[in-house]
Amino acid sequence: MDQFASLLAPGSIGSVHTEGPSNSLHLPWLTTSSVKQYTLVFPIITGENKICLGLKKRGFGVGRYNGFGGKVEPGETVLDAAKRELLEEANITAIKISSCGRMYFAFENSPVLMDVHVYRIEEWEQEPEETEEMLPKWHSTLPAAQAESVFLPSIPFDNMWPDDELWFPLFLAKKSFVGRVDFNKPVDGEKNSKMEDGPMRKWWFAEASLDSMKA
Ligand SMILES: Nc1nc2c([nH]c(=O)n2[C@H]2C[C@H](O)[C@@H](COP(=O)(O)OP(=O)(O)OP(=O)(O)O)O2)c(=O)[nH]1
Repeated sequence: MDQFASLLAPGSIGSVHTEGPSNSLHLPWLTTSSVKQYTLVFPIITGENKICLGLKKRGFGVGRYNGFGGKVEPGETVLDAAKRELLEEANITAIKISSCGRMYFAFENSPVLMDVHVYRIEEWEQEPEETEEMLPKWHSTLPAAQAESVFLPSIPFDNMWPDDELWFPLFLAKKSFVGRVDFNKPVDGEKNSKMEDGPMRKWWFAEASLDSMKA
């Protein structure tokens, strides 16, 4: 057990929504020796069932659609980092932003546990636009068949981080959530072996109040 043992156990925070995969539940969680704070922000227009996702153009997670975010810099609050990354990556200024999730990611080939603060933003200034890091694109939060009728693509889970499909139902239902995903090393020769992450080793997600968690 490492110093983040309290974050390892499914059910330690909130009631477990999902955990798996069933054939790996016996495996230990990866050991990490430090924790780093990150932000992740999703612009949403609830009344129109629309979410803005950005195609990452470079660096970690390149080629995948995601929210907008990155590392919290020294001396910065997490909320300020969330707003700064949103401006840097999508060129929008947050007006109404709320915390909605907390996720921990560990990688077999890294000693760092990523502590990701997830936000939804429902009001902002300017329209999302392409930046050096991200290409924003609107998607429908409706299932594919209904999304077609509003002329928007549905959420492209096949082109996102593989865990997103597991916690998006909680996120879209406006439930606050906490979870953890451990990734194995990339398998040599695998299509995505240029990514830092390999297949998901094990995970859990819970619906949980974020008030009980320290920043
Ligand atoms: N949706 C989703 N996002 C993830 C997962 N894993 C993961 O790191 N992220 C997010 C958290 C951060 O917002 C982002 C990684 O931050 P980053 O490396 O791009 O940070 P940065 O912009 O400060 O980095 P840099 O390129 O400027 O050096 O990816 C995941 O499994 N699902």
